[in-house]
Amino acid sequence: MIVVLIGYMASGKSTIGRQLASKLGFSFIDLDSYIEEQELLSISDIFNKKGEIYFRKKESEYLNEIINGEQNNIVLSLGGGTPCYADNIALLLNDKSILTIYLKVGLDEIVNRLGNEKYKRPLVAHIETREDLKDFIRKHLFERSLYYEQSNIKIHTDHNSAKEVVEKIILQLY
Ligand SMILES: Nc1ncnc2c1ncn2[C@@H]1O[C@H](COP(=O)(O)OP(=O)(O)O)[C@@H](O)[C@H]1O
Ligand SMILES: O=C(O)C1=C[C@@H](OP(=O)(O)O)[C@@H](O)[C@H](O)C1
Ligand SMILES: [Mg+2]
Repeated sequence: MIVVLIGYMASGKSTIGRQLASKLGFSFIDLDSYIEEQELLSISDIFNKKGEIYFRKKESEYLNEIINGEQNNIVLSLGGGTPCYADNIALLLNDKSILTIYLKVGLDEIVNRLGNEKYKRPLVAHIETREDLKDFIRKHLFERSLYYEQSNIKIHTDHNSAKEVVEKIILQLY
């Protein structure tokens, strides 16, 4: 079984994925970290040096590689854009051994979290004011929700710590 965490930037996919894998006794793969290891570049450097189109191509190739690989019992945390490009969402939804989980976070909470960690994320690193950041995220989240909402399970995470979110997911699994 592969449990796949989906959601907007800063929704907690990487943090919660690691904790969930440890609780379930599964392996943990963070797709962004996997890409960085394979490409020997940080995500920001891939965007800046090779461009977003190159990143999206590699993101889809490595997603396929992980899903079609030998390894079983994985928690896989995607990047925020992964389900929205190529045929990635169809790939995930058509595979019966994959369970997709959408970590839902409200606009204000995303703005708060991303405001502190913009530099890590090339799509928002250049946005200067909190107002502009909020406007960007409002529109971007609206467009992307169409993909995220197709997930098998949706978890509201706004008022929960990462640990509580892990517990909520486990309750849905058993
Ligand atoms: N449930 C939560 N409550 C508060 N902060 C959280 C929660 N989950 C994650 N965070 C924080 O939000 C930031 C982004 O988390 P991260 O796991 O990198 O998200 P993603 O991988 O979805 O971009 C981190 O600073 C993390 O500690
Ligand atoms: O939303 C996106 O398109 C992206 C999200 C990032 O991952 P996180 O969602 O883990 O920040 C990373 O894949 C890249 O910066 C692009
Ligand atoms: Mg992440």
